[in-house]
Amino acid sequence: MTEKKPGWFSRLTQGLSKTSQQLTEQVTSVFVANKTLDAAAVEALEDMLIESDFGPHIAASIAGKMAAKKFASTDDYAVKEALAEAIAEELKGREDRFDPLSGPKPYIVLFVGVNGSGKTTTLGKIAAALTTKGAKVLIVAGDTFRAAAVEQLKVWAERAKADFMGRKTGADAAGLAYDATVRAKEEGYDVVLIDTAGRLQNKQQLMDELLKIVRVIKKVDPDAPHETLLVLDATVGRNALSQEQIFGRQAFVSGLVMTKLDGTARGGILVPIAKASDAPIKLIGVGEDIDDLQPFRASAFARSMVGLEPLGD
Ligand SMILES: Nc1nc2c(ncn2[C@@H]2O[C@H](COP(=O)(O)OP(=O)(O)OP(=O)(O)O)[C@@H](O)[C@H]2O)c(=O)[nH]1
Repeated sequence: MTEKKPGWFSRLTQGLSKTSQQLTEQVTSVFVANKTLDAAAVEALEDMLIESDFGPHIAASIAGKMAAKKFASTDDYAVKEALAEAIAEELKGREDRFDPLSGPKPYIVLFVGVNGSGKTTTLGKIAAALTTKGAKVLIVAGDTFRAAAVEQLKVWAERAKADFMGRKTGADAAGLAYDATVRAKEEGYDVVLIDTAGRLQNKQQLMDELLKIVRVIKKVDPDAPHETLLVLDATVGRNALSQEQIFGRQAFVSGLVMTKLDGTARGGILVPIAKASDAPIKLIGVGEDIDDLQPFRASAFARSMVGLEPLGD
């Protein structure tokens, strides 16, 4: 959400430092000056990429591109730049902007994802960024099953100076989403941010509940929700990939948010998820601060992943 400003780049590079340390320390050591890689070196490179959770296909693709290159010296910078380019190529077309203030009003955003993925925090950070810009924001506590989730969201609403709507524990989440959408229309809200449950008795019930929420919102505004963000936690590695498949299969997800990239040395996981998903990546979380929720830009991300400062754009 944060606009580009001094420090934006370094937060990203800092946030991805666990991944870049693990990745580049090893990768640069594979290359020999003025020589392309031999088969054993390519395999070693593939293994390093797999260790960072790029997955076997993407690791092979990146290693293949790197194998064809000769570097005049094993100068770290040139190798890192080439690696960043290869990573960015994998992410081509997989980025998109999240810009609720340029859409219709009220702009309805649904947050989905399993508990603990960073849904509530992401919603709170977005609310804060929007109210700072002068937007009138309504936060809706659609995870009506857990009192703690409602309380956490209320705190975020106060902090962000956004309005808040919740119900008692066990209340119908779809009914709440409906009332919130009606209220937002009547009272001229710019953006409505709706949290949802991350866990019910079983997956089917969870999906049914989400689909019901979408259905009732459409009764008020057929074009809504304007955005459904699936929040995924990078630290759970390959599990995030299966979560994307479970939620993504329902086809109502319009964008992905990958959180906690600062908490893992295996940030490569974003790449197979981006490639597997029908929805683009819109935001990434690289820390706990409000400024650590950033728009996803493939090139900046790829450079930070190898420890280079992103280029200006
Ligand atoms: N380091 C780091 N922590 C994050 C990031 N995003 C979220 N968190 C933390 O992850 C934890 C879980 O986030 P929540 O927002 O509570 O997750 P949730 O998906 O809403 O989970 P429930 O509230 O349990 O449903 C919190 O301690 C957040 O501060 C991030 O990008 N980096």
